[in-house]
Amino acid sequence: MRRTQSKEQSNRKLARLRAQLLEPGPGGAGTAGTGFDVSKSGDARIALVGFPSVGKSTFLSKITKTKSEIAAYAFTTLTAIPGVLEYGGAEIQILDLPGIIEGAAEGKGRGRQVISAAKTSDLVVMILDATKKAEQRSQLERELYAVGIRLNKEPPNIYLKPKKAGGMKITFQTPPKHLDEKMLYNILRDYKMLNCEVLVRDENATVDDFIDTIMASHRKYIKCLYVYNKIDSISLPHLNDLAREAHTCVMSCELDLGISDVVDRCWEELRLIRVYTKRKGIDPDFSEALIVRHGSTIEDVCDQVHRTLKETFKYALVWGASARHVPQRVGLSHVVADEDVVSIVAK
Ligand SMILES: Nc1nc2c(ncn2[C@@H]2O[C@H](COP(=O)(O)OP(=O)(O)OP(=O)(O)O)[C@@H](O)[C@H]2O)c(=O)[nH]1
Ligand SMILES: [K+]
Ligand SMILES: [Mg+2]
Repeated sequence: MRRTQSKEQSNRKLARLRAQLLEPGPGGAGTAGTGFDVSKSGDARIALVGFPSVGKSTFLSKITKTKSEIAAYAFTTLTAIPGVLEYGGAEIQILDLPGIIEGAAEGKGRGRQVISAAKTSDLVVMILDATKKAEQRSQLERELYAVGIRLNKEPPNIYLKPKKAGGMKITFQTPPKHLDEKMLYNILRDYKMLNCEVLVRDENATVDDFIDTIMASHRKYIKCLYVYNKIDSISLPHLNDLAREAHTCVMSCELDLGISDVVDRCWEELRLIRVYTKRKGIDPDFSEALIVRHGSTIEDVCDQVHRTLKETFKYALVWGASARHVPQRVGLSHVVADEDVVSIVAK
């Protein structure tokens, strides 16, 4: 008797939580843009974003040791569930998130919170259901766009500097295709930027690009990998069409198809670099990599090893893709490549 009651209670609690995901709660729509309370860990963070029941939790459970609840009904996942993906010595945090629905950006459900969590990631993996209609992708993109997330896009090539006085000074480096001086004056006036200097370097820049430049502190440029799950349930021609889309992978968590390809693609998109350090006369330790961002130099590698290492730095020896010959003797500004072996020689 007691057990039934408590089960009923917990069912009620779950029902309440699910309702909160769909409707704005007290304090509602305007608030709660702060994401979930999961601290960042590892070398990078990937957010799994998608409509309910596309297989986000199934995917997390496949690629990490974390088990996130999986079920056929919508809103099985009620909060952010972190897992760790180990890849060639790197640790990547994977955030399984509740499903989002249309209107999420305006605060419908916990949509805002989910999207805020996505905004903190280094890569958005958008999980899509291959059996659902094509609009799902643009619907989700619209939700992320509305909160300032720009997917697979570089920041606009427009220089904007606020000034104390002197009015607006607008210059186009090349004749613009979609803008003119009057338009920019009007937009700047709307945003109360009456004194500033503007240089538009990109002839293809649009009004949206210009507004993104003004709003730069509220914009986040993040890479996105689109992953169609459930390909076990679609026709081969349809599968071929999906697989050909840009920035796209296909998989079936159910049949264990394509999962490792998705993981490899995630790694490529993150553009992290593994550097193995080597002491003189000893073989490098390939079980422990230093992880640095794309474009990092020997100086960044030194900083990862120890805060003060570069003060005693004399030169480094590099073996691997970034070396012109092996080993190449290099200075602090040498740019490293994935899987380089580096030996740092101190004074
Ligand atoms: N046919 C098929 N079903 C799958 C596949 N992957 C997951 N599913 C099923 O899809 C349903 C939803 O999976 P979940 O992992 O709970 O989906 P989710 O995106 O985490 O859902 P929410 O947390 O509710 O947003 C479950 O019944 C899974 O068994 C797949 O590759 N093929
Ligand atoms: K589900
Ligand atoms: Mg889930």
